[in-house]
Amino acid sequence: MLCICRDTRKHDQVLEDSTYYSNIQATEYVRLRIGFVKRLVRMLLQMKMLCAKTKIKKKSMQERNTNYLLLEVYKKNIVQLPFNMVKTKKFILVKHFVGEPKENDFQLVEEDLPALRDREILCEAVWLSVDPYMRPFSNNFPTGVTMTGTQVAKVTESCHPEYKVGMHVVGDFGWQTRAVVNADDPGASLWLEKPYIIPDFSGLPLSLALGVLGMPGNTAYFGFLEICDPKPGDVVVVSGAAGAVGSHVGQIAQLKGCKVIGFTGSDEKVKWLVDELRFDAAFNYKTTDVVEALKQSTPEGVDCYFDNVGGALSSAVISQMRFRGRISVCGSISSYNADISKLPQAPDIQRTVLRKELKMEGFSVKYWNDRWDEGIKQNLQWIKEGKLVYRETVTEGFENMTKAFIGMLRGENIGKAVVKV
Ligand SMILES: NC(=O)C1=CN([C@@H]2O[C@H](COP(=O)(O)OP(=O)(O)OC[C@H]3O[C@@H](n4cnc5c(N)ncnc54)[C@H](OP(=O)(O)O)[C@@H]3O)[C@@H](O)[C@H]2O)C=CC1
Ligand SMILES: C/C=C/C(C)=O
Repeated sequence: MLCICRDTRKHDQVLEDSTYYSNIQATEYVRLRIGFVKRLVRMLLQMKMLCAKTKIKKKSMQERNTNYLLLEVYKKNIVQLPFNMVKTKKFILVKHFVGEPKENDFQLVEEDLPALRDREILCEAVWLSVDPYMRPFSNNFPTGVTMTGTQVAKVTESCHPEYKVGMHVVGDFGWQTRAVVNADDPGASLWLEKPYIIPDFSGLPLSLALGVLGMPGNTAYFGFLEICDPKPGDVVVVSGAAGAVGSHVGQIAQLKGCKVIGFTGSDEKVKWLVDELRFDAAFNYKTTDVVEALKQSTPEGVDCYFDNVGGALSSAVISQMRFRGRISVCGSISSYNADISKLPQAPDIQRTVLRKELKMEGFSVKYWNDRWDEGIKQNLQWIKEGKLVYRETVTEGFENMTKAFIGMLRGENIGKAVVKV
């Protein structure tokens, strides 16, 4: 068992613990000792600084000046020490969103991280995700907290036997570059019980753990197959069709022998869906008469609707459903910026649902957390076989998290929106 800790107390405790100690390799032991010495030096400098401060208060003007100078030297030394405390950059949610999220709803701050305690790991963000759920979910948190979100991170220190230094994990560590995380805390993962150790992706990029080989991929896999229960020949309509989940659902539907129609928000996205993903048809819902487009492209009616957006587009699709059709309610992004204090309205939909005996089921991907690996494995297999194509929209730089998030909500992404730290 390997444990590298920055906390002196923990370090001594670990060394006394024979199960840990017996397995600590010599190099790691030396690293622990070096860490201990570094902390001692730091403490010594801090004590000297304190002495200098006290003397300034007591001595003559000349001695005071000397001590002021000394103080500056100590301060400078501490700042320049290579073993300073580990820092993180993070985005704080300073205002709850009203309508579309804005840059000034966030504040970028820098903070020192505490030393590790038992069961904790230090994680360094490599890729961060921006997802639609962040818009509605963040209103449930108080302001002043780190903005919620998952990331692919490298474990750089560990006091947890299951999480080794060098591993990559997916966790809900928020919008920050580094995090000290108790890996047993259920809050460390939004969808699973603990941070997910990324399996072998056969050389594919680790960012996929936030997309096609992660939560959105599993949303498509389980949310479509389990709720829509597609049969060969079924007509499937997908809204939000060029996004992370939608583009994946459309391809699974094709693999199951269905006819696939997509709705999305730009001509460029329509072209991608038809030319590269081989959708049977796709439409720009912003410039097309959706009711007419459905009549033309699905004269036989719709068997399965994978709904990512809700609103008027969904009213049109549901009206076109066939008897005993299935609707998987995955998301309703068209209303995420709406005023949530108003009671949601369900004006006419029941009449159609009743008359056509439709099944309409909402879900959270978390429901299938006990089958998580099944989804990841199947999606990986499909990618390797060339049956599943993915695309990412990458924003460079942690400082651009807010731009990536706002841009994704506006539809600037094709496929999964991610941020490279
Ligand atoms: N139930 C669950 O467990 C999960 C649900 N979801 C939901 O799935 C949906 C898709 O998520 P994801 O694939 O990650 O995100 P996407 O990659 O699809 O990105 C969001 C997209 O939403 C579209 N959009 C934005 N505003 C509107 C609008 N007013 N009307 C229609 N479309 C709009 C934009 O594309 P365009 O250019 O086409 O407008 C934008 O690119 C979301 O609703 C999300 O909340 C996601 C994961 C899990
Ligand atoms: C679990 C994710 C939910 C939404 C609404 O995106």
